[in-house]
Amino acid sequence: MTGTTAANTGSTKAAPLPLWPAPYAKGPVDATVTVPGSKSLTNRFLVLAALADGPSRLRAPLHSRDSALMIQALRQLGATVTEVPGDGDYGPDLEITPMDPAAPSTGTAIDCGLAGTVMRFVPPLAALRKGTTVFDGDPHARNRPMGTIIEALTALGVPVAAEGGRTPSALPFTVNGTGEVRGGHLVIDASASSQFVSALLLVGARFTDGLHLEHVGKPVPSLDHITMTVEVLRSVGVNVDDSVPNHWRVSPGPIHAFDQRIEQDLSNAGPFLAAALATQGTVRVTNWPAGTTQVGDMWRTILATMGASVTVENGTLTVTGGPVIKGADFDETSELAPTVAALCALADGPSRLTGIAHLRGHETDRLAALVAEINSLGGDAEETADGLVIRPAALHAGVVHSYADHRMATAGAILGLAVEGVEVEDIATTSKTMPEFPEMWARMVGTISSTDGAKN
Ligand SMILES: O=C(O)C1=C[C@@H](OP(=O)(O)O)[C@@H](O)[C@H](O)C1
Ligand SMILES: C=C(OP(=O)(O)O)C(=O)O
Repeated sequence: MTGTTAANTGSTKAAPLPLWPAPYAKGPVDATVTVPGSKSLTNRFLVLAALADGPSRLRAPLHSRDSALMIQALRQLGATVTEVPGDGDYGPDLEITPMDPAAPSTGTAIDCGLAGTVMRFVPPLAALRKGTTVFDGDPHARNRPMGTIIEALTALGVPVAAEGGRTPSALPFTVNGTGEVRGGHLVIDASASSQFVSALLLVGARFTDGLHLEHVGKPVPSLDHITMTVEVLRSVGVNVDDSVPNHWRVSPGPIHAFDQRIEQDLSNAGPFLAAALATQGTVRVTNWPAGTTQVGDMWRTILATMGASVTVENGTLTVTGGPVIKGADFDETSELAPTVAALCALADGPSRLTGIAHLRGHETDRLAALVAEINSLGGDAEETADGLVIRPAALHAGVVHSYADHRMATAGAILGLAVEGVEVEDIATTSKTMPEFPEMWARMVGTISSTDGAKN
């Protein structure tokens, strides 16, 4: 498990983490980037492969800490996951044979790391197996919202206990799998994370009576991620009715084995595209999907609103930064928000980000972390009830802490492109979803022509 800063855990002083001198751009970047596979798609298809009616193959999947944790968890639950040669630059493909729910297990201990997809998607799988499965993760994982999954499993007749038999509200806990879940109508409050809905929909077809999931409470965030879950389920033959808002009906039935190519991670394309704005340069991302459920497709509108020219031609997205970054208002940017906030801190006018209160339950409290780190560089950022206000200010050199959060680290890298002397703490934390980040970033900055001259 990786280290976290004291700010993350509220604990006593942690060992100092290495500082990475963020490359400063002395001119415009001019780069073409190919990003690794989508975390959200890889981990959804891995879960479905473990439940499928035969062996499946994932082509060009993500290889990162979050996918490795998912693979390890599925193996512990009895699935077989084997790396086989891939056909491109994305590393090995994966072949998966499903888990056997009938095979009992006792005391399997699953490490969720800091991966929301593992801590939310895997406990319902453990519920389908007979036996006990213990879940824990990184220190900060214990602060992430989990109560809804625990209550949902309990309501489904699957006991979940903490040490000493207490009822838990967070990690760590033990799922006492029954080997069979009846399902039916289940009411949850998914206002803290869309992953609660996705987690239950992914397994719903394997419940005896299927699942009618109903959300009651404040709005569910990150709805694009639920649309992704529904589309992925339909692609493997599961019948899902999402025609009524806040209700999802999954019919019981088989999950068909599949052979699936994973789209690249459009959220992780974000920091590279942001570099075009931060340096008034051009960044192209190849293989941009013509249609996708990934929230990262929003980059096309977000970056255009901030003054960039954005085109998609022959599957390549090209972003060219304008003379200034325009401040703007954005609602519900979900996991894109840290990258957007970094650009807002470099903008020439004020920006307001709304609809992201739930970011307080992400890898760290992202609203507090973004305000602290932008302001420590001389910026002017303020937390609101459901987001951030960021006003223009001259930034200076300093350290950006990453709080074990890959998107805080990449936000620091964006700031460092435009502000000389920025150091990012623990850049290796980008391995959560993109271990190649430091190398890819250096390659992108390396495209700056030596004749571009110094920026003002
Ligand atoms: O299901 C998914 O793959 C995700 C859903 C979202 O979670 P929240 O709804 O908690 O924001 C998103 O932020 C996260 O990065 C990935
Ligand atoms: C919120 C995120 O991750 P997780 O899947 O751990 O929730 C994220 O990647 O921005």
